[in-house]
Amino acid sequence: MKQIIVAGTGYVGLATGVSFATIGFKVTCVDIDESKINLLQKGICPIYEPGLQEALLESIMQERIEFTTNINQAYRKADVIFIAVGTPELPDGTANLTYLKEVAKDIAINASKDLVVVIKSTVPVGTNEVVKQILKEFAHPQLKIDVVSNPEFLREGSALHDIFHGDRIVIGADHPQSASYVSELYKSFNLPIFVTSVRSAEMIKYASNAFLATKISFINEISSICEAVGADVEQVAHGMGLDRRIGSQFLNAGIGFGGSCFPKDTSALVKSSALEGLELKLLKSVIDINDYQQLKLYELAKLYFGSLKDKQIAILGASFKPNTNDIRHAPSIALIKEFLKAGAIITVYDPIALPEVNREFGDSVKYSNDLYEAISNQDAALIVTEWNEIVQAELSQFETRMKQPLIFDGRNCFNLEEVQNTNIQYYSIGRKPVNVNLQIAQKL
Ligand SMILES: NC(=O)c1ccc[n+]([C@@H]2O[C@H](COP(=O)([O-])OP(=O)(O)OC[C@H]3O[C@@H](n4cnc5c(N)ncnc54)[C@H](O)[C@@H]3O)[C@@H](O)[C@H]2O)c1
Ligand SMILES: O=c1ccn([C@@H]2O[C@H](COP(=O)(O)OP(=O)(O)O[C@H]3O[C@H](CO)[C@@H](O)[C@H](O)[C@H]3O)[C@@H](O)[C@H]2O)c(=O)[nH]1
Repeated sequence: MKQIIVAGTGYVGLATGVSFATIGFKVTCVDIDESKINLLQKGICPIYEPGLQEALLESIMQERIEFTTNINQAYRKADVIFIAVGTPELPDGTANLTYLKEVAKDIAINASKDLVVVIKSTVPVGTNEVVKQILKEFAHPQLKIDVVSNPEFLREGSALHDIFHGDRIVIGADHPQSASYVSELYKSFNLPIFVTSVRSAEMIKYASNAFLATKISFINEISSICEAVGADVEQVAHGMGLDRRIGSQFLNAGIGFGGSCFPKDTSALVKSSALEGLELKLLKSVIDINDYQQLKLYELAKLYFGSLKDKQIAILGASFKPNTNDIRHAPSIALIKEFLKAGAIITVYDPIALPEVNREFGDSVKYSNDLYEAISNQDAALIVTEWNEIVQAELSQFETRMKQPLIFDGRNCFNLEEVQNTNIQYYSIGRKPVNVNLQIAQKL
């Protein structure tokens, strides 16, 4: 049985490790974060990801997965090492490859047999070669260590589902035997495998994320035109999506994309292209539109109230999307910062992510894990994340609990006809405002 090591137990590393354990491999997950490894050793999943806690416990019970900070020992016994450490954005917009390079050096120093290193982290084109160089420089010269690119396409909130039901597995390898080796590991997943060159595999990841981000910014721009001319963006997106060449996915207008991937990967692609002397005009606009869109509810509230000083504002949903506790680059963060600057009093509701928000904002905002309590006595409620708890909320609660029933909905959670039957003033994205003073609506 091949010994799989996964370096990095974040969203990707942990989900990958648990998935390989689930299909029967022996997996060791390593991380330098002792607190994470302590939790994992006790069978506690450090992140919120549907199904992962249960699958983790099952793999531990089957003795198929273990967790350690003893990197040296783990790399010594490895046949294959998946690298899934973070590649976050540096202040200049490029990808930070420090963690990846550290792992490469650790592997090189400790490797004691031939092995394949598989890079799952999202990395700029050419990075696999950098890793190869590090391995060559520090590993025993007689060892054969190949590097394979295997970008990950899972989404947070549905990570396990995506690993088992993904549209494709991409393997970038310069040697056919390494490609076959990694393809074989994935055989039991029964998914289409596309083998290509290392550089193309690296680029497929960035191009895919950039394309999806483009779809979102495109529909968000269309939503602004819809507001101006009285069309309904949901109807428009539906009508567009019926054309299979366009497809219906990723056409939900809202307050833009956040998360740990689209913002950093679009920026890294723009930056790495600039280093090649190329200006990615389309992608730059995608990012600009998103920056504008993330603050759209703030701009609406500012126009509505004039001054936001001492206005009580409920932020409903903090995570960058439902079913995750991840708040990296979430629109909620950008919005809260602007409202605080303007002197508003903020109450944040989220079913899962309040501890993360607390780490970011401390005592400068109030917290509530009860949706109806969060909207009580507020001047406005802003819907930022379409959690089920919010989508299924009773509109009558907004009518009775708020100072004035006023919703700025950044995720188009409610049906306009239902809102029409209430006395809630309701502004959403790319759709006609409901129950509003027309003079105010024209101003917005
Ligand atoms: N989050 C996603 O949905 C997603 C999806 C596809 C691809 N990716 C890419 O996968 C990579 C990982 O993303 P993530 O969200 O899982 O990151 P993460 O920040 O959640 O986790 C990274 C982990 O790596 C660990 N680490 C750092 N240095 C280490 C070292 N030297 N040795 C061992 N462990 C180390 C950290 O302690 C951390 O636990 C990134 O490149 C990201 O762009 C992420
Ligand atoms: O129609 C849509 C779809 C998404 N979003 C927003 O886009 C962001 C990203 O959503 P999603 O793609 O579902 O989540 P991620 O977990 O960031 O996954 C993306 O980023 C990962 C990391 O690279 C890739 O692996 C995935 O394939 C890619 O979908 C979120 O803020 C969503 O609210 C919209 O505004 N409208």
